Amino acid sequence: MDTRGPLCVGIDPHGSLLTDWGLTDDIAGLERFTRTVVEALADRVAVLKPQSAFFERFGSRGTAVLEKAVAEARSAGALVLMDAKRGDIGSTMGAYAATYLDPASPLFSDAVTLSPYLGFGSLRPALDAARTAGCGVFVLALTSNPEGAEVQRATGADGRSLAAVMLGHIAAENAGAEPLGAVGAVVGATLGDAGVDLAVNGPLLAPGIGAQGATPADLPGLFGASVGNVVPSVSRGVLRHGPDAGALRGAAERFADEVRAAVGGA
Ligand SMILES: O=c1ccn([C@@H]2O[C@H](COP(=O)(O)O)[C@@H](O)[C@H]2O)c(=O)[nH]1
Repeated sequence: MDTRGPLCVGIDPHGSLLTDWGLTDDIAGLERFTRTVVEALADRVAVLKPQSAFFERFGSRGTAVLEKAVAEARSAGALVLMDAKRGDIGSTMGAYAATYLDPASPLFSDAVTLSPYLGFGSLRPALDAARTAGCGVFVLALTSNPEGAEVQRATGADGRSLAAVMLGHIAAENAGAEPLGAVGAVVGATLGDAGVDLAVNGPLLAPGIGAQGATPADLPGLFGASVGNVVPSVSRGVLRHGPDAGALRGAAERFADEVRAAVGGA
C-alpha cells in the first residue's frame, strides 16, 4: 500500500456487469471480464479481491478462471485477498485453510475472508495456516449490509456486542505484532458509527465504498485513530467503468486519490 496506494479493488463479475460490458453471461464472458480487470489493475493496485461466489456459480470452469486470475494477479505484484467468507467447524476449517492458505493449492491467496460466527475458536486451523504461510485473514466483525446488525450488534450477558467480542479476539491474535498483525477485521465503510473499539493492531478491510453508498470521506469519522490501518475496498464503483482498461485504471486512481485526500498521512 505504501508503494501502490491505499486501494483494494474487488473483482465481482456480476451477470449485469458482464452484460453492461457487452459480454455474455457465461464462462467466456467471465473469462474475458476477469482477464480485463487483472490486466488493467494488477500491476498498480495494492490489493485485488476476487469475490469467489461469482466464479463458483460457473462450477469447475469458473473456479479455473479464478485460479488463473489469482496466479496472474499475484505474479503482477498485487496482493490477492480471496473473498470467500469461509466459516465452519474446526475440522472443516482445516480444509478451507488448505484451499486458500497452503502454498501448494491452486487457489493459494495472500489472504482470505473468514466468518467467525461458528465461534472464533473454530477459525484456529486457518489462523495457524496463515501464520505458517506468511499470509493473512480478514475476520468479519461488522459487515457493511444493514442486516448484519441483527447478529453482530447482539449483546451477551456482559453487555458486549458479538462484534466487540470478535474484535477482542482479533486484537489478542495480533498482540505484540509490529507494525501490524496478520489477522484483520472486516468493518463496513457504510456503518457511520462503529460503536466498538477498532484498535485491533491489524488491517481493517472497509468494503461498501461506491455502489453501497459509502465514500472515502466517511473513513476518518468511522475509524478514528485506526484510520491509518484501513484497506478501503471498491468493486462495482470501479468495475462499472469497464471494459476499457484506461477507464478502469482512471476510476481506481480517482478512488485512491479520494482516500488519500480523506485519510492523508494517517
Ligand atoms: O461486509 C462486507 C463484506 C464483504 N463485502 C463484499 O465486498 C464487495 C462489495 O462490492 P461493491 O460492488 O463495492 O458493493 C462484495 O464482493 C461483497 O460480497 C461487502 O460488501 N461487505
